[in-house]
Amino acid sequence: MLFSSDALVHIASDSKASEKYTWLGERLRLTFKMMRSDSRLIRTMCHSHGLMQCSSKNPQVNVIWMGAPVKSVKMRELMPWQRLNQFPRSTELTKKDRLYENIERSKSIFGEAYDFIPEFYVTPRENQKMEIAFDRVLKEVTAAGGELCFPGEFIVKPTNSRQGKGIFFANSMADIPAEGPLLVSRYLKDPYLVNNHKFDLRIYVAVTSFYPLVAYVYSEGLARLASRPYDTSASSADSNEYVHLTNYSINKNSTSFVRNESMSSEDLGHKWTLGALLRYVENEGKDAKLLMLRIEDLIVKSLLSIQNSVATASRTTLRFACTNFELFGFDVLVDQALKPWLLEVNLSPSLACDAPLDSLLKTRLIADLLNLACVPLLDKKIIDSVTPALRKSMNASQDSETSDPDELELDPKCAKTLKRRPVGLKRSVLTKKIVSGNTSLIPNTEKKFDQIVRKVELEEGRRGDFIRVFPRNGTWGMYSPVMEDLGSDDFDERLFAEVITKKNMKNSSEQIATSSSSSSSSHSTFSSSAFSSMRIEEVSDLFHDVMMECSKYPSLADVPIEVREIISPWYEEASEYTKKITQDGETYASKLPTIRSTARLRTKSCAEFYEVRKVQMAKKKEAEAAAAKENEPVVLQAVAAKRVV
Ligand SMILES: Nc1ncnc2c1ncn2[C@@H]1O[C@H](COP(=O)(O)OP(=O)(O)OP(=O)(O)O)[C@@H](O)[C@H]1O
Repeated sequence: MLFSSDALVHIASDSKASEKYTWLGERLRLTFKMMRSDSRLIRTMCHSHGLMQCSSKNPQVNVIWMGAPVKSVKMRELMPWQRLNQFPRSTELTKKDRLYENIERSKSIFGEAYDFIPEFYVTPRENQKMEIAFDRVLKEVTAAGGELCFPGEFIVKPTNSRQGKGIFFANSMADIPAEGPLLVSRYLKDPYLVNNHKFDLRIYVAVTSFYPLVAYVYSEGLARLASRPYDTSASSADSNEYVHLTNYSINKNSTSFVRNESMSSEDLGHKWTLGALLRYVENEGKDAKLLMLRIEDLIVKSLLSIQNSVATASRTTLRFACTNFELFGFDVLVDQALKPWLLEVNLSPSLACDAPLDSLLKTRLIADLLNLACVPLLDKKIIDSVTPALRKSMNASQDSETSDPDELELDPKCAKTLKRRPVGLKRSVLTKKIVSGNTSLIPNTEKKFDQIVRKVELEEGRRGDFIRVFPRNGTWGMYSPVMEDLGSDDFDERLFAEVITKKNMKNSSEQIATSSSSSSSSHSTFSSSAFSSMRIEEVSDLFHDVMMECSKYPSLADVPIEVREIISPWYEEASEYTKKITQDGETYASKLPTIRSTARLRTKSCAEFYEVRKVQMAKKKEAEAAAAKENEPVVLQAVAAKRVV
């Protein structure tokens, strides 16, 4: 299935243009469901492509969108044609304390290559260590003749809260409450400023496989600016939160907050596009593309730090390859030296579209993400007829490692249904696999790997504005020294060989064939002349030094030639991040469209659920209105009394 943000332009009207996008989903009766999420964008995108919404209890569904962690028993039930926006144990990345602990663990194994999170402690279990840290910081500051930073040397966050809730600052143990868990991290007091305002970046990252790791960074993102100028002097009269926190959810309440209501400008107010921010950085004479390479590097390393956990969980939880994908929101703070620091990773990054820029960016993001997920085009009739055999096979494989496909009882209607050719799938493939029963229905590890290789190749043509950051030219050489050994499968190395080395070999033999005089490609993996004098491990060490030491290597020109040769193609690709997302003269919708009622396809149970909810909402509104009416005279009296005073 191919998703397009253009589909949203037509979904409000009952026109031929809207049918162009909806007919296929409707014909194949594709479905989606949303659990613990009510994202309007996801719903609009699916309805715009003719997908029918079904209730959260319905197991026969094509796309499942979860807004909270999914239990592993539910993941075990996934069918090969289903797509779920989550991997098992990805909370290792999205729970603040677990993220920091995982990266710290990698740092203890691989050293400074993982130096991109601020020093941190988790209360109450690290209270002792934290007390020592408070004393150390005080001594350091007084020895340097300075004063403790205002509003605090440490920033404290509840480990499971969001949107800046419950954040405060601390300078000593007395500031830390007994109840936890809290993440206490060193406050990065020298942020890079934009027009004297602090900002952080929201970078969208899609993962389509954890082992082997396949990760993409979206070329469009957001920069969120604090609504008041940055100031670390205690005399500042400004409210701390509007100066030191950059969350949109907090700053939108500030009287100084300026909304970007314009589509003509990407750098207006306190929410900019990533591209606008990078162009600002470039105008200041800094290397914004190298900054993006460093951000890509910290993203890859964060994912690698949890690869072992996710791979272990996936082995027992996921029966089929390619059923899962995930979108993460990485929050990154950039300091004066242009070093990016990872603050946190969001499990379900906000898809709210409350400004025109959000609508434009996020609709494209979700269309591209669903394209990466590669939702198969299978008729519901085929799914219904194949499901019993597959379920049986799944239950059988639970009892024994190798299921015997010959013992499978196939639905007698199955063969008949398969005569109808499903769109996008060759009949011969289905017949061979399911009707003849001579192939196991549950793929073994090797088959799963082959399927992943095929899907990664397919993703190349479907990635839209996503940039694949792992694997790509040079990544195996650079990252294998800082990757954990995940066993004898060697999937990461083999995937690299399949999709990068083979492609390079094919390209170079084509080049030789077409032009004998052509010079050797700078994109080739290890063909660089620089490697003759340096071992690949040494180049890798140097690469990680370049990624971490921003003052030492402020621009590409300062990067040693051995590393520069490897990262030059990545650097070129990073131009994608700096481009404008709007085009002069184009008009863009300022908000999401209202889906016309005939396109709001819902199963009966789902429609009933929404009916009940509508009544509940109406009742709630009535109750609120009644309560407001009751309070009205009191408020008016209070206002009147104030006026008199
Ligand atoms: N170590 C730090 N140094 C400097 N500023 C920080 C630090 N940690 C957090 N901040 C600031 O506080 C804000 C909120 O932090 P964080 O994103 O970790 O919290 P959150 O409540 O989970 O927010 P979100 O809504 O993104 O989930 C950040 O956007 C950043 O501006």
